[in-house]
Amino acid sequence: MQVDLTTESWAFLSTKPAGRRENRYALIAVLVSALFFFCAVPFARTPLAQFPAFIPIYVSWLVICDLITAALLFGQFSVLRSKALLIMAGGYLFTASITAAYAVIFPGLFAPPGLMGAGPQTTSAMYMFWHVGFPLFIMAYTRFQAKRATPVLPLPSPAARQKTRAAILRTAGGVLALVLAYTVFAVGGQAYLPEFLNGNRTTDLGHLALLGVWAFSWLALFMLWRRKPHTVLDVWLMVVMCVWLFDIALAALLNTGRYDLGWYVGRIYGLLAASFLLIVLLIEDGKHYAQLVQLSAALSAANKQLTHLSRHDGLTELANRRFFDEYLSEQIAVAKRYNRTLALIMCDVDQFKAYNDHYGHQIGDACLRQVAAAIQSCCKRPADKAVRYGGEEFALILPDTDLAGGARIAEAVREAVSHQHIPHERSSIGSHVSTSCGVAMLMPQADMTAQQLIGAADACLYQAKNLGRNRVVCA
Ligand SMILES: Nc1nc2c(ncn2[C@@H]2O[C@H](COP(=O)(O)OP(=O)(O)OP(=O)(O)O)[C@@H](O)[C@H]2O)c(=O)[nH]1
Repeated sequence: MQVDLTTESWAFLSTKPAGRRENRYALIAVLVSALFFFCAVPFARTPLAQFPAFIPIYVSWLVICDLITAALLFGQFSVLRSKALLIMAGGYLFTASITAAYAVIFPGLFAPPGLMGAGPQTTSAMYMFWHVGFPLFIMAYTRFQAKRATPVLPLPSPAARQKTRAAILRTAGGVLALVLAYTVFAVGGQAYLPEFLNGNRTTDLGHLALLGVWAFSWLALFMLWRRKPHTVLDVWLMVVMCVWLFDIALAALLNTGRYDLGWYVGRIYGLLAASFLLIVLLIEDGKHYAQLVQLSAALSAANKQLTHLSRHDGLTELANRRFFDEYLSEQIAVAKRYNRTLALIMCDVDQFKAYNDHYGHQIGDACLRQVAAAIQSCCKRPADKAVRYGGEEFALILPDTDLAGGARIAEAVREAVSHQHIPHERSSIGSHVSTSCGVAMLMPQADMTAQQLIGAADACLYQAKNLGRNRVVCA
């Protein structure tokens, strides 16, 4: 079995081509961000007070957003099994974990100089690695995006699911090990790190290194742009990279250092960059969930209809032979279990071949519908079932009914049909359509089978025909 992911409702961000609507929303997001960026640039060097709560809020927000984004992307990878998605999920896990490490060593957050004996240059080195690492993941993503997952996917086998899980674990493990190794290096090797920060101010060397980091992010954005046609994920990653560039420009290039306006606003841009893709992914998830609910309702309605169709006759709307077989066996078992009787009536339209030949097949069909309605009107109890047994032959299953009761119902059927006064010019019995009925009864102690009961009712019907039709014969 295969799943078609090309349909609009099931398309994922990474499989759906970006349409006009997505491009427009993305452009608005970039333009609004650019507007605020240019408004903030002239004031980027304005010193502001140091808000102790800012960094904890900032890193918690980043870590939570990036972890959720990574989890959602890993989830999409497990469905689509595209390497590009795995890389991007790894990228978001990377930013989440390096942000957490950045928080641990940030001076004054957990300990005055930062935990684990971090020095003054450690956070800068972490910041650079973080801001080089993420664009690197983007670049790798654009490379693998060329090999897109086929939109029609086979449902995964247990072995394929195992492979997918292993790939996720390998990626997550690799990313966490990389961040841990770099953190240990940045803390342990601080004596060898160049001076990026002097107090709270960025040094010239720091600015130069940050310029390189910024250029690297431009390259990642360019590679994303070059990859065409764009999927919706490509477009939102481009928005993320634009906002990311505004973040570095304000918080690292155009300002003086920590705790000035550029530093604060740049970090708010960082939060926006982390939130954009997450919001889009959550909206997509909501749409898929709604689609799933609708699909499940449609499926159960279709199932009900299929069950109805498989058990009913299309011409007369009575139950069909399949239902008859099941219901009769079931009711015979019930009758035997509770020591009750059951009556079966077999009923046949008299000289229907002549009717058909004279009036034509369509009028014949209409006649059968009328006869079926008359027969159905004689079923008074909920357990009584009228069935089209085949052709112009009908049957009535009457649980908990003895032979006398069955004979009464059969007589009612015969009368109901004749009271419909359906003209039958070729009948040798009368001027209207009539029926003959045979009635048999199941004696619970007699150990009778369904076939024997049908045979007995059929024999009576045959007898009714032989006796001149338009009558009821009981076994
Ligand atoms: N119009 C129509 N005719 C059907 C349908 N099913 C069976 N028939 C016709 O019913 C007729 C049954 O003919 P016979 O079995 O010879 O029985 P009969 O003419 O009713 O004769 P007796 O039963 O002996 O009274 C045939 O002509 C079938 O083609 C149906 O769904 N629609």
